[in-house]
Amino acid sequence: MERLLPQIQSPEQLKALDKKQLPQLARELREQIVTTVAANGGHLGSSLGVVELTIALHRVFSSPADKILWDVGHQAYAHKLLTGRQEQFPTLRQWQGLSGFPKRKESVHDVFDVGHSSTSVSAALGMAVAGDILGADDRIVAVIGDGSLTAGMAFEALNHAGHLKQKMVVILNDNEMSISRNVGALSSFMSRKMTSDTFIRFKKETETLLNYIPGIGRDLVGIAKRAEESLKSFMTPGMLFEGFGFDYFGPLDGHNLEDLMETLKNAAQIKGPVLLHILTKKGKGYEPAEKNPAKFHGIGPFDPQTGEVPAPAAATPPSYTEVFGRTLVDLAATDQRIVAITAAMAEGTGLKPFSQTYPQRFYDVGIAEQHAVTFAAGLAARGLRPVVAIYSTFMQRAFDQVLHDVCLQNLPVTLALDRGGLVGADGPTHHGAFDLSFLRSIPNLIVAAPRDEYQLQRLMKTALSVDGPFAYRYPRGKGTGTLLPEEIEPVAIGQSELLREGPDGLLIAIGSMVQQALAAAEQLATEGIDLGVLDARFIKPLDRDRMIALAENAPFVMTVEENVLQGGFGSAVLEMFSDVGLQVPVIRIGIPDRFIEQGSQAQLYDSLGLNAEHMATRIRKLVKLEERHQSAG
Ligand SMILES: Cc1ncc(C[n+]2csc(CCOP(=O)(O)OP(=O)(O)O)c2C)c(N)n1
Ligand SMILES: CC(=O)[C@@H](O)[C@H](O)COP(=O)(O)O
Ligand SMILES: [Mg+2]
Repeated sequence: MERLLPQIQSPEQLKALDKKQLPQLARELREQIVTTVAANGGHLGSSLGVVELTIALHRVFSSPADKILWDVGHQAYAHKLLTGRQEQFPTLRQWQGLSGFPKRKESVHDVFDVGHSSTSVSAALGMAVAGDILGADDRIVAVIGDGSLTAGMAFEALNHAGHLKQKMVVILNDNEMSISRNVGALSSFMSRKMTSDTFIRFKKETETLLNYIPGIGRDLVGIAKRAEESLKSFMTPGMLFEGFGFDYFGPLDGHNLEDLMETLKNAAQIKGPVLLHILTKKGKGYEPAEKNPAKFHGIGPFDPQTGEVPAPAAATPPSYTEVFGRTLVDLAATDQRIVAITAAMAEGTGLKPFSQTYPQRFYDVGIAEQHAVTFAAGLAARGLRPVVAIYSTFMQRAFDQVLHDVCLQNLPVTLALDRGGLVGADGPTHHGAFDLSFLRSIPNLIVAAPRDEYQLQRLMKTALSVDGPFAYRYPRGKGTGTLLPEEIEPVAIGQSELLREGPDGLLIAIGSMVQQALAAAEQLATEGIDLGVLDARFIKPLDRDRMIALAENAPFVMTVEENVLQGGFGSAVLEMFSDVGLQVPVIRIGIPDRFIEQGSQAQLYDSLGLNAEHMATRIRKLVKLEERHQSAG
């Protein structure tokens, strides 16, 4: 049979297909998505789940004049394939390849850059309002998942759109899944289907209640209670959205193309805000992903025939995430005050074992980073020791909660920031490049970063012993394979560790970059350049006296961090030297003042000079310059 997908290079060509050809196109889209994600890794289940929706949207609406906004954007692979990007699709998520998320600079069909969740309704509303102001005759559609709907920002936008009575279409893609099973009262409410059972019960109970009415003196409280319960079971998701001022359609089978197209056509005619609620299956059409949607939410390369991920080499060290998760379980065994919190990332943050060992002390709050932090503040205010594990990039959302609700009151909340630094293929939306800068600006907060897994354990234990807020950040990926002793020794607050002594220059590094600095120093030692290497361990407070003493005798200081240079660790060191009037040449190595694209972590480090080889090259030049100065003098 002739393949259809290669013939569709634009939404216009999709519109020209016969309706009967669409199921075949859906199959081909799924095959292409599975093949590419199996090779490159990526977000599989969500994209497979919206194949029919994507076809229907591009048949009914006219992108790019009409604007389609994808929430998070991890489900937009079929959209990319139908909007002229088939040729580049094999480069998905690779260095200089197609982004895994919608990107305005990639295509006119990608109308809003995204990667963090729950922004689609706000952005769509802005675009719809702008369209009115500009007199544009276009239609705006936001597609948001049930997981992303749990974030406050989505409700802020619904509230505003309903108030404005703004013409726009919001599609709620309900697969009852976030990364893992969706959680929360809203999710339970949404999944309550209007079954015929509900109707029958409602009818029966109403009749019974009516029978009671002539008999004055019966149990009125009981009657009222039963009436309320009947009403509650009669409440539907539609009522919720209608309460927000939206016209509600659904729930609708999101894999039924005919129904989808018909309903979308009708929805597009309505003058005010419309919410179309569709039910889909995450991973649809690829059995391993249907069976295990959490595993196939975001996955590395795998065998497309079996869905199996290649086993890691036997000697592969555990990831920082795994060490964090396991250590928290151990620490919680002897400290009943420990409570763990995740914002819809139990797997990603390594908290799954904790949730299984201590279900009563574990909270998945949904995609609600701001709430997670203030919830932790509440727990801490009553004497508990909450540990909030959030990816560095998503913690950006909760800056004010960290500042206002935790640090202002000096509450003992531990902030565990996973994915600190460059994360790789997810790219600029997800790099944890800013945390050291924004956290170090907050009073009372201790900020640290470990150089290896054992140092992470030490910081974890230390954080729980401090009577105030404490943040540590650690990178994505494997640890160094360092030995993890039985007994974890805490660290003195603000204490650095001198790993190497040498008169020719001083490297002060933090977190993941300590290993690179050490490797550079060791390489240079073989060439007769003898450097000191200090693991700062803390960004705040800095180990002031030791750093000053070492720097006073060094021909130069090089600071190294996997964080933006603006306001980061190197800046902190410079400020301190300046405050005491210490004059020493300081070279800062870190992430430059621009958004960093996707690629493997190794490619990114290399491109930014954040590895031992590049550091060694810079130091060689510096030392030669220094020698030239000396001989000239
Ligand atoms: C602010 C923020 N927090 C967390 C995430 C991580 N994340 C990406 S997708 C996802 C689940 C989204 O669920 P849903 O919107 O229902 O989409 P589905 O994957 O089910 O299609 C989460 C938690 C994120 N991208 N942004
Ligand atoms: C889309 C999204 O935000 C998450 O799925 C994220 O991509 C997970 O990243 P990790 O693969 O680092 O857990
Ligand atoms: Mg979902």
